[in-house]
Amino acid sequence: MTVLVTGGAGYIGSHMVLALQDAGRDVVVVDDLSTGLRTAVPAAVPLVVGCVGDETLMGQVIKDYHVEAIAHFAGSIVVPESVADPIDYYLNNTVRSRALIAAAVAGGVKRFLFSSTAAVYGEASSEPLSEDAPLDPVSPYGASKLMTERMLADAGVAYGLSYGVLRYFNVAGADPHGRAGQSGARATHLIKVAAQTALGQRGHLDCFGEDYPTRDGTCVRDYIHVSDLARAHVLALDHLADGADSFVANCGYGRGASVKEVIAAVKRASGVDFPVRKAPRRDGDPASLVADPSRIRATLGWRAEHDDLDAIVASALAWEASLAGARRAAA
Ligand SMILES: NC(=O)c1ccc[n+]([C@@H]2O[C@H](COP(=O)([O-])OP(=O)(O)OC[C@H]3O[C@@H](n4cnc5c(N)ncnc54)[C@H](O)[C@@H]3O)[C@@H](O)[C@H]2O)c1
Ligand SMILES: O=c1ccn([C@@H]2O[C@H](COP(=O)(O)OP(=O)(O)O[C@H]3O[C@H](CO)[C@@H](O)[C@H](O)[C@H]3O)[C@@H](O)[C@H]2O)c(=O)[nH]1
Repeated sequence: MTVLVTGGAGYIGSHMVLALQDAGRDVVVVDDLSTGLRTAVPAAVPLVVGCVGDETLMGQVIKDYHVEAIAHFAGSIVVPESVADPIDYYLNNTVRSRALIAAAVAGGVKRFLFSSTAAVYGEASSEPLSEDAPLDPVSPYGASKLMTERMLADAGVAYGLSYGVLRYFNVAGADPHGRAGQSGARATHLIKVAAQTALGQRGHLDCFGEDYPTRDGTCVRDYIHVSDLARAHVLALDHLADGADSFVANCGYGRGASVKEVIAAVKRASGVDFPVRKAPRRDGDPASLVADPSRIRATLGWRAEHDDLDAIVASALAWEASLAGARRAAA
């Protein structure tokens, strides 16, 4: 069985490629390299540079590589960017996913995993959030993902496509063996930006909003280690291959950390007391998002191996330092 990993040159997709390789699976990657890097794809894995919205190309890849399952990570991911340019997010995340789903159905692909997000819930109506909580995104990013979830549900009924929708909470950290991490130069994620600041690559860190209704006024998120997340996907593919029903599952640990707590963890791990500036709220940010992970545990038998904020931060710092070292060596 060959697994097509879209977005496999990106942060989470590259960890999925490693997890599949570690499990002895055949993999092909499609990525347009808009934010991903060619070097993130291991040399032994074929990389087709192209857009998932190109239905003809996707059909050809499915045929050429005998693709039986797709793990669809490709997409645009920055919440405030989606508020500023919603049409672009509906194009890249919704319209282009439609083309990929159409090619999957036409090409006889049996299983489909989709990278969805906690952003489909909007402002949390309860905590922790179960999959049955109301779906009411407060950003175009969340809405663009929810539309794709809906397309998959309808395609499942109409064409018998088996799917797993994985709603990620905040993904962070790097491969414990140092093979991959978050490399994109324009990354905006809190832990990545804090690690860069600790290493002196940025002068300060902005703390976006300190007046949220949370324990210390800053936003709370459920940070999940990227390798735990990738392993959940491998389990999900096996689950569907065993003939199980399609499913939707939250991916998180069930515990939240505030922005201030994350900053403290990065300062602790790095030993650097970098400057933090109070900044206005960022558009599209819900106050708190914490997962109820009961369903993914029960459905896939998934257990966290890296549920420790300090360890997550340490792996992100180690990856950031290795990127800096590689840049120095190349200069
Ligand atoms: N990082 C998180 O915390 C998080 C949380 C929830 C959901 N997600 C979802 O996980 C997926 C992966 O996110 P990531 O953090 O690895 O981001 P990323 O930007 O590192 O990876 C996305 C990859 O997709 C590629 N890509 C984008 N549009 C494409 C297109 N039209 N055709 C082909 N390739 C395309 C990019 O070049 C990149 O390699 C996304 O769908 C994102 O919405 C991420
Ligand atoms: O320099 C920074 C960066 C972030 N934050 C705050 O940190 C929190 C987390 O932000 P970030 O790391 O950018 O993640 P989110 O905006 O929560 O979004 C991530 O997590 C979502 C799931 O919760 C995914 O859907 C998105 O794709 C992914 O980018 C938010 O309150 C931000 O306002 C700061 O204060 N300063």
